[in-house]
Amino acid sequence: MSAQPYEPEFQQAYNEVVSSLRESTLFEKHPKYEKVLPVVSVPERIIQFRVTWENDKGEQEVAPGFRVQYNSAKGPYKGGLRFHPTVNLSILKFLGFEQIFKNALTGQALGGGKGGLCVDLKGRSNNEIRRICYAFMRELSRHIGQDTDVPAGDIGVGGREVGYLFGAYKSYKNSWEGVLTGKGLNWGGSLIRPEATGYGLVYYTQAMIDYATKGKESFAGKRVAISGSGNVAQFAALKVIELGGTVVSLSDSKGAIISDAGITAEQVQAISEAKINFKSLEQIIGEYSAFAENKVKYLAGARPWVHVGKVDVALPCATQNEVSGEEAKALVAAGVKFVAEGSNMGSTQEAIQVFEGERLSTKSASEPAVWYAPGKASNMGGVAVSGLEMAQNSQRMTWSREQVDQELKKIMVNCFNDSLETAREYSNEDNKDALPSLVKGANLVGFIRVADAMFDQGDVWE
Ligand SMILES: NC(=O)C1=CN([C@@H]2O[C@H](COP(=O)(O)OP(=O)(O)OC[C@H]3O[C@@H](n4cnc5c(N)ncnc54)[C@H](O)[C@@H]3O)[C@@H](O)[C@H]2O)C=CC1
Ligand SMILES: O=C(O)CCC(=O)C(=O)O
Repeated sequence: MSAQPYEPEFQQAYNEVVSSLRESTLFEKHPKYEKVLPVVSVPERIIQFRVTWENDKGEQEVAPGFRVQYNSAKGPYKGGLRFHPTVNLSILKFLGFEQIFKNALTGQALGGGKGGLCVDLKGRSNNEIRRICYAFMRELSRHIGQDTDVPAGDIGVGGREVGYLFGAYKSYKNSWEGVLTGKGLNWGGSLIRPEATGYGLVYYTQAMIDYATKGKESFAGKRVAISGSGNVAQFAALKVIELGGTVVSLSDSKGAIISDAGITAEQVQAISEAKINFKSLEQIIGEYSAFAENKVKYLAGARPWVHVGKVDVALPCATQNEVSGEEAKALVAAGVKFVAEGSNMGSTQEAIQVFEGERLSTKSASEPAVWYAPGKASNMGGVAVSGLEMAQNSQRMTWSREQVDQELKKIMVNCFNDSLETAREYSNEDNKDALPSLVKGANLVGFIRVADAMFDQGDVWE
């Protein structure tokens, strides 16, 4: 395994995949797959580079930039760029490793990669952000291309940053190509890409609810706890509201807002407008008229999970390891039945054990317990629509909103069904009343698809 002792996030992501495979019958039935593990765990290439720019005060700044080109067996490297002060190689390796299997779950021809810059964009001007993006792309442009590596956004990189990064690539390379996804609609972007991760998360969760309740229940009337208030959280919240659910929380790195009556679509819209200027939730609820009548409770320094009261669904949508074991127990005590991650590796290993333990404790098939979906399956809608954006760029075509949304739904439901069936096929669990493990199912499907491509291409051999 390629983890260094100081790479805890990568080690956690690797351990989750490996334990899923080992706790199934895969290696027993097909021993050849075990040989893939040490190979797939090592990135094909890691690029680390210096990024320097002049800030608004006229001072020189420098930060480390990265691109982890993890695996290209199934297609060009594909995955987002994160601009955040916590960015380091452990985090990007974990994200890149997850991305390999996530992208395989889309059913599209996409390899896996991830990159980023260790920088805090908060409080910086639009002009300085443009200079940072140009400085970052000065080096990255040498290593990417529409058939080599196609980055996109992640935390801290939204439509504005993708625009500057694209402009920089175009000017350095003198080439207009679909080298990034999440582009503006006016210049090669796909309809529904901004919405795709949040919408896809809700479509996936809808498939879970539908299956577990035999079509008797939906989001209508459900109380849904969401964390985060960025791209993924906003569109997940809007889709839940559209489907008749009540969104009882959102959060940012400073605190959480809780609303027993439900956060409204207007409030989500206000958050969306204010976030581009780096306003905190505390500032937004104090300043925006959408919060004047329909007030929310603000909890400084808190994550939502232990504060939400009774909930049916939990959708972590902020960042990694944002649900602890204790918080998972609190959610179970609050009645949660469905947990699906919008964030990558949103749950700690302890939290997953709590959710999976609950699933396995099911006493009868007619009363299923908690069901947990890992991010690599439930948040895969974003990269899936990025794949559709690449297809549209290649065709020089623009698909309609309805067409992309239908395709997204189909991809999410297929991913759910594939994980379910594969979890059953390789299950060695005794409790036949329990719902299949979506963690094991997603890891098995993603791993087998990538491993088969690696065997075919001679990356590993029997
Ligand atoms: N944007 C996309 O298409 C995809 C994003 N994701 C994942 O979804 C999560 C959210 O990403 P986006 O919404 O795109 O980013 P964003 O930058 O739009 O929003 C990030 C949100 O997380 C919160 N946050 C960041 N660090 C935090 C911390 N330490 N504690 C609490 N809250 C924190 C921020 O306040 C913000 O609300 C990340 O885990 C990302 O990797 C996963 C798949 C695709
Ligand atoms: O759209 C993409 O290429 C990447 C999205 C992403 O970074 C992710 O799925 O975590």
